Amino acid sequence: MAEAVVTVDGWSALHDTRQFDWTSWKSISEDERNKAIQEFEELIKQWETVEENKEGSHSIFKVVGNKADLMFIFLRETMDELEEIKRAINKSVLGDFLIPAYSYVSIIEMTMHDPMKAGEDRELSPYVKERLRPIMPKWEHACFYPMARRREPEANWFAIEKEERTKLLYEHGMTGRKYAGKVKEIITGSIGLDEWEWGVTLFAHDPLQFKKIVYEMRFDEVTTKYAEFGDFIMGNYLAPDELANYLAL
Ligand code: VOV
Repeated sequence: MAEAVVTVDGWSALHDTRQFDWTSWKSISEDERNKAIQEFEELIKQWETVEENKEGSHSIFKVVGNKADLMFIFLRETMDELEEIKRAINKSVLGDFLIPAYSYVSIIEMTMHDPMKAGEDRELSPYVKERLRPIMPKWEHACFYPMARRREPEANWFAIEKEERTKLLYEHGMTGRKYAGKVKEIITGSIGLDEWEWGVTLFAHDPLQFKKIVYEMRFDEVTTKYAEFGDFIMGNYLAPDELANYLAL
């Protein structure tokens, strides 16, 4: 009988996308806008302190398509902290203009038996610790989408043997390794937390690499046979000192 693979789990993740209410933003005075920006910059400074202390990580992206205007990604030790962050954003003056569009809640996960490093105790490895509590790279672009594994009678991921899943994920990992230095990934598990089963967050200097890796992986058996994809959301990194410029009219 197929058995579950034990996972090691790290920081909790919140992907929070917002539409920006430009119409209302234009209707307030420049002074009010400046105050709102300054207040939000203070909030960002608090998140930066958390990141410097390696107690969490955050990044903000300018969304390219019309699914949202901004995508915030937060990684924290607890779900309480993630909820507090959301509340702090909503209570801020700028929060009045940040209309919720979509969110995704998940927890960073790795499977215990790394197909690529079989035999090692992954929990002790500093590499694994860093992957479970990663500081997000401040690369120019990010792409997020949720995924699930298929459960059709002829292709049921949850019914096949563990060894087969290990083999398929090993092949997947080999494809991923070709993109070392070009694409960084954070895999979060969302079973029991959100609608899909995994969240995939990719970072790249060149967005073309998202298209290349996702296309190449479509030919890996684990994807061809067992993957279902949700909506993709792509954004360009917004550095904290760019916020005022982004909001300038
Ligand atoms: C940047 C490249 C890259 C690399 C190196 C990489 C490697 C690995 C390894 C070694 C492992 C398995 C063990 C573990 O550590 O958990 C995974 C796991 C996973 N991946 Fe991946 N992946 C990448 C990239 C990468 C992409 C681009 C995608 C989405 C496209 C696709 O078509 O799926 C993806 C998906 C996943 C998922 C959904 C899981 C969880 C699967 C599950 O069913 O449990 N992933 N991934």
